[in-house]
Amino acid sequence: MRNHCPHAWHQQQHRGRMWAASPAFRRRLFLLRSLSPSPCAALPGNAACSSSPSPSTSIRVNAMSASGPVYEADAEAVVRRITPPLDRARHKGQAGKIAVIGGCREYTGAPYFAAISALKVGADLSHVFCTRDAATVIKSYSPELIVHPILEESYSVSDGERESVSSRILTEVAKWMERFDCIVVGPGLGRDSFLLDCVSNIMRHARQANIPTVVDGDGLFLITNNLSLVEGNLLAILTPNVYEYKRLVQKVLNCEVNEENASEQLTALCQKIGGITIMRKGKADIISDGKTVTQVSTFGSPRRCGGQGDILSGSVAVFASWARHFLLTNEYPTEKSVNPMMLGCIAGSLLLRKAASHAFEKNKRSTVTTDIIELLGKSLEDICPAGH
Ligand SMILES: NC(=O)C1=CN([C@@H]2O[C@H](COP(=O)(O)OP(=O)(O)OC[C@H]3O[C@@H](n4cnc5c(N)ncnc54)[C@H](OP(=O)(O)O)[C@@H]3O)[C@@H](O)[C@H]2O)[C@@H](O)CC1
Ligand SMILES: Nc1ncnc2c1ncn2[C@@H]1O[C@H](COP(=O)(O)OP(=O)(O)OP(=O)(O)O)[C@@H](O)[C@H]1O
Ligand SMILES: [Mg+2]
Repeated sequence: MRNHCPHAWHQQQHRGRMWAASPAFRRRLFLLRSLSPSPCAALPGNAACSSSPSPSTSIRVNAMSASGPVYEADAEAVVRRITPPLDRARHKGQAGKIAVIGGCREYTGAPYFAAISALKVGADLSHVFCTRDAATVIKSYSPELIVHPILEESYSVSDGERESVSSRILTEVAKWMERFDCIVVGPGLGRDSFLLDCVSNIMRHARQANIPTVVDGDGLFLITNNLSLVEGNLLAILTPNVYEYKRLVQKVLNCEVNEENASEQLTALCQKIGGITIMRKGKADIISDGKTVTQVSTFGSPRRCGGQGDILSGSVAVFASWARHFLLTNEYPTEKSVNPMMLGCIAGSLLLRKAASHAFEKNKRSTVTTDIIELLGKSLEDICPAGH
């Protein structure tokens, strides 16, 4: 998925009024509105709210919202806009190929939740790269997933074998990498040092290949101790929970989490790691790329069963690749306007929350993660009907 017209934006900027009135501009404006504060009056000079905006002033909306209160994203509009139509002409794979790097002896649920959620949201193919112990278990949960039992933990590799095993693992994953629209690193990965070294190599490879990467769970443990893995990678998304965020803030900003200045602190964190996108999960999911900050606070469920973050990471992976594809095929210069990684976070957060809400309505106290996964489809259908 490449932008075939890298200079389109500069050309468009000189088209003046014609451009401002064009459908392409209106689409872009629509997306900016989706990210922009509401109500509009709260931002004087907010180009996204004026009647005859220009492209350059629209971009300022992002910068202006980087400090001060956090505004709610128009998440439904984002979901509607970036979700691709179900087109009979499309072939298998065009709606997305996702890979989850995770799954070890202790954790088989988390990678399954992330990978199956990617399929339920609408990806065509979902892979899991995990350890041998985890693979059979994950396969037995679902025949839909393509499971690669290639990762190794220290206990199964002697010191002398480490180098060759490590390079074999990278070769195996590299064979597939170019095909993926997004990878999710971390759900149920565990913290074995040899395994994490191998996953570091995979992350470097993904970065070289320009593959968007969602980092969650133990992936966050890995990058918190090795920030260069994501530093400056504009295609990286971190999805920390309360505890993971605390560790990141302590390590990167060398201070404690400050709830009073949550948006400024998150913005500073993103900037310090080179403009990557971070979604800080919690009562509201706060999302920033160091320039813009927005939030999704639609009520989900009062049940806090484990695994909801895994659903989120798989869903964000799909939406981020859809958003990227949408912006590229509409010739939006992603580096200058709307950040597809942020759109992916906004959409994923809303969908998880809607599904959690439906699941709770139905199952009340017994709501578990698989109940929520079953309702991802209905939740997307409510916002964006599939048609016939
Ligand atoms: N079914 C499966 O296979 C699942 C597997 N999973 C996988 O497990 C792996 C580890 O992930 P993780 O999130 O459990 O580890 P980590 O960040 O160390 O947190 C544990 C520590 O943080 C604390 N803590 C947590 N939340 C907090 C809060 N809100 N506010 C305050 N404290 C909080 C908590 O404290 P405690 O309550 O236990 O005292 C504890 O000390 C990872 O691979 C993940 O993907 C999960 O995805 C779930 C489903
Ligand atoms: N206090 C809360 N109130 C409402 N929703 C919440 C709250 N905390 C988290 N969530 C929702 O649950 C989702 C998952 O966040 P959570 O903090 O549970 O992630 P996690 O700890 O990584 O989950 P997992 O158990 O999968 O590892 C978030 O997107 C958020 O929407
Ligand atoms: Mg988690």
